[in-house]
Amino acid sequence: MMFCRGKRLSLPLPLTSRYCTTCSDPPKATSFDLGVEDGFHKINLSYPGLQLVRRCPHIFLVQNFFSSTECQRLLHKAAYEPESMKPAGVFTRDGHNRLPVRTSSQCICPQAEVPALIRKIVALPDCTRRQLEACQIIRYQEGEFFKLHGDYSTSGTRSSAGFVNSSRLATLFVYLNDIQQGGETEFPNASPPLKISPKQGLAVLHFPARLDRCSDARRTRHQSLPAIDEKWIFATWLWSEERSSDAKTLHEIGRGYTHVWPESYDTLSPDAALHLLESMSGCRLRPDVVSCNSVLTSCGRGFEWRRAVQLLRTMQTLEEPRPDLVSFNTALAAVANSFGLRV
Ligand SMILES: O=C(O)CCC(=O)C(=O)O
Ligand SMILES: [Fe+2]
Repeated sequence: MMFCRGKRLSLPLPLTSRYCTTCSDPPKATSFDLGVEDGFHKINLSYPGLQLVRRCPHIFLVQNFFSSTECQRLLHKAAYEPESMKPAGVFTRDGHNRLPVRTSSQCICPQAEVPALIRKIVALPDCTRRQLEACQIIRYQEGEFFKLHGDYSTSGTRSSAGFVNSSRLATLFVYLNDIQQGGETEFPNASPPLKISPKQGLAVLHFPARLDRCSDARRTRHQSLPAIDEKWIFATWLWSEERSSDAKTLHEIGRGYTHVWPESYDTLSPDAALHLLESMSGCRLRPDVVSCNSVLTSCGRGFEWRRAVQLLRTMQTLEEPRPDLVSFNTALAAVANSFGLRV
């Protein structure tokens, strides 16, 4: 198979089927150009600490991709709003998990709230922020799992993640805590099979599809084995085309997936952001707290503190979306920014 004949990569791969996280001399990716050679998304091979642990299919690790402080902050964030953790899976109307493929819970982590992490992420697969699917913080409690699956997904003209005519090309997840037992990520079809023990800050990158959007599901199929210790990860997926932030397109996609929007907030003027918020309502898309917080941020950047405070007041009078801690902090920062103060 052409993909496996990458002869230019000279460094050895680990001989054991289980990757040794204490290995003192891990293999490093060198001049092998994944994108050009194999038709997969190109990545930044000079990324500090990048290790190629499997060639067939390509699986990369980066130790300490997130610092322990960054991991702690994400864990704290999820713990602070436990009600935002939603069970993963496909549910029937009566709340039963129709396809018990996964039993974890997750919450969305808006890009706007983790700008430093997003900068790190886009530097690794060398992509734009808008190619990233909404980031998730995922929790596996004891016994929870994610059965064997491929991450390949193609939107056609509609995608719940906000992408139009796009496909997932890469998956990046980062373990947020150290695990003593259970919860390993397993790639049974990798050659040789790979089992990764979660380690705080360790990033795992793989490629569920080629640039021509053909799935590589057979080789990249993977699973999270049942957790024994509680396991937390941060995950995002790279798509071939940027996601849409256009209200009309979002309307066509349907069902108020407003978390797809915030990535564009910092490039929008307060006028444009408020206009987008209004047009969402016009399209019967219900803005959520993340959309509103994004507009508050735009107002702050545009020194429009009055509009920020007005929006916050409006949110306080609504049943939905209720302002959260981020709303208040963002409005406060908007006022401070307008007067040249620091909060
Ligand atoms: O939790 C893991 O180890 C894998 C997660 C995963 O496969 C996914 O979120 O798509
Ligand atoms: Fe996956």
